[in-house]
Amino acid sequence: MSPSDHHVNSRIKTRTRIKFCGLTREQDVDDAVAAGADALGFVFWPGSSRCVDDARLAALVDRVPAFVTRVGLFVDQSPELIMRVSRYLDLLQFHGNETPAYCAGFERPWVKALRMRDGLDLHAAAAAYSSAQALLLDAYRPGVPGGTGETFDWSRIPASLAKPVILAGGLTPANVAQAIDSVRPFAVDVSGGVEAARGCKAPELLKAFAAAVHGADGGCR
Ligand SMILES: O=C(O)c1ccccc1N[C@@H]1O[C@H](COP(=O)(O)O)[C@@H](O)[C@H]1O
Repeated sequence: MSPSDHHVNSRIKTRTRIKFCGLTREQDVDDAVAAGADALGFVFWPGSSRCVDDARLAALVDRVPAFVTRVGLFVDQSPELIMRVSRYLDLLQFHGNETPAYCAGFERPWVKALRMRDGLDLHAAAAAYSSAQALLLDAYRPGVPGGTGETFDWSRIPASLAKPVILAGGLTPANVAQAIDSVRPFAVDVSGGVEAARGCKAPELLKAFAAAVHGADGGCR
């Protein structure tokens, strides 16, 4: 494969963006921003131990400075909830079985998370979710909508895709450089790999993750 055949994201000569997801505590927001986060994710799915409510969200986003993207993560949730919290958010991340029309219906920037189940056609998904800002690719475990802490076979991601890729699923400070070398994603997204306990980020892991990303980018920051 020549460099020009590689994944569409590799043609965007830029640093790899970093999203830290599943923040629940003010200190974690401060630590994630200090580590160099481009985006912070807040989970609204009640099945997650990382789930936040409106009051928690308001307190957390209050710590987020300009130019750091505030992302809300939803799993097949009601339009009422999404509309209510979206005033605190810059971007919506849909992690369930939401249709393209549903995702686009909020008239806000959004990304679609896809779990890499067998047979998933990423080209077809990119065409279907054509108004998404990116596709977030996560590991597939039956019955679990995401946040599994598991990786998937990164070679399944096509060399060329019509949407920017946000790579997720089991990333850690130890494997993210290899993931970037392999996939050349636009961004990487991590939750469990930077936690000391579920929902509690560890500052040293946040820093180590960001350092590994910067290292993989060749020191470009
Ligand atoms: O974090 C959760 O609890 C969660 C719940 C439901 C859907 C997605 C969830 N998290 C997202 O899953 C990926 C991968 O997470 P991990 O790094 O493997 O722990 C990431 O986008 C999380 O934000």
